[in-house]
Amino acid sequence: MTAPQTFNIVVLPGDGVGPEVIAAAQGVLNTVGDFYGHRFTFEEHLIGGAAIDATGDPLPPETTAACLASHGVLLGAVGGPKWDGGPRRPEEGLLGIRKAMGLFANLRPLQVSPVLAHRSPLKKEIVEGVDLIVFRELTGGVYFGEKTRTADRATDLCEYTVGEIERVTRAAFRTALNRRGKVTSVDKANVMETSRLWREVVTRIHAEEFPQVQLEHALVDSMAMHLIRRPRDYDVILTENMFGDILSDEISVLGGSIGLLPSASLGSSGPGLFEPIHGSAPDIAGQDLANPVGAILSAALMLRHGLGLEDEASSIEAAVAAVLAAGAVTADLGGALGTRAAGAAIIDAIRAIHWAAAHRVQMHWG
Ligand SMILES: NC(=O)c1ccc[n+]([C@@H]2O[C@H](COP(=O)([O-])OP(=O)(O)OC[C@H]3O[C@@H](n4cnc5c(N)ncnc54)[C@H](O)[C@@H]3O)[C@@H](O)[C@H]2O)c1
Ligand SMILES: CC(C)[C@H](C(=O)O)[C@@H](O)C(=O)O
Ligand SMILES: [Mg+2]
Repeated sequence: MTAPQTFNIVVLPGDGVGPEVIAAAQGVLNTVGDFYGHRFTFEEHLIGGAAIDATGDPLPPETTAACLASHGVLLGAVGGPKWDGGPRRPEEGLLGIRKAMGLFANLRPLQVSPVLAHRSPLKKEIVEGVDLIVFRELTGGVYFGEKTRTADRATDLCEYTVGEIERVTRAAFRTALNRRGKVTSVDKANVMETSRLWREVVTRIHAEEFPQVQLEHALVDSMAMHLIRRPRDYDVILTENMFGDILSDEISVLGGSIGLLPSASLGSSGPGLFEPIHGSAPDIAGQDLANPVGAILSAALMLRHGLGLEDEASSIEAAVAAVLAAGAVTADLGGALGTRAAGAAIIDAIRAIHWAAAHRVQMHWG
């Protein structure tokens, strides 16, 4: 257990369901802090549509400065129809903060327990036991290439440098060494020049630095199919920015809901940014319907990858697993709980797990 510390966390609730799920994650962090003696101070800043409304800028300079000076950043979501067609887009704020913080590796893990397999729209025997992690390159590719627009023509440049590919590739291989030792690199090398460079670099880094890891290459179109047909075959999935965005939403279906998936965005130094993979969900925003688990598990990833608090992170994950097993879930998973009640159930589970540990009692859930 780590000695008690104080951590300055920047929270960027953003838009739509963002503030709802971030409130739940803050409640969980406060509870974990109480048990382990840590203090989390939360400094709230504007991003996305909320920032456009208040300042005209989706990423005000104060937000960037606060994030860079923090121990970690917890983000809800940005975007929504309110800002469609406007002069500034909320998503610019998200892309801007990722770039400004140098967050080139976006980790999106998914484990499908028997309980989640039961709730998945896919067959239980296909998804039960899935344990994979997507390494999505986050600050390059078509997202950040030059864009042009005339009345009858638009372009988005897709660009990657060797250095950009190397750093995320190394991060993925290092993670594979501590898992099942397999990396699947996903590209579109039959069509795209950036993908051919991607494949060459990944192949070289593998041969020179990580020959003990099993490497396979896959084309993104058939990979989208394999992920639904035989997802248990995959361990670490390494891919570029846009393919990773699309495949990770697809993968979320294996576990039953996009509301479950967390992510960690990391650079080579400095604080990380932690956010659920889902968006602002305008269709359910403001109704206490959003699943807070993705945001709460993102807080756990912040404790593990950002603050070095492994026991504390594991205690959140154990509580989430217990609550899912007990069926205390939101409507997206077929349950009756609202966002606040689902967050409160996870807080209760953390308390129960600590009480049981203190009294050496075995807990039985479900
Ligand atoms: N990281 C981010 O901030 C982020 C990510 C994705 C999309 N967006 C933005 O969000 C807006 C809406 O995008 P979208 O509708 O394509 O994707 P979305 O992820 O917001 O929603 C897709 C579907 O999943 C559901 N959903 C999402 N999160 C949920 C949760 N926590 N619990 C239960 N159900 C949930 C929604 O209700 C919706 O039906 C867009 O403006 C988009 O740019 C932001
Ligand atoms: C909102 C959008 C810019 C963002 C992305 O494409 O990276 C989102 O879809 C995500 O997955 O975080
Ligand atoms: Mg996305």
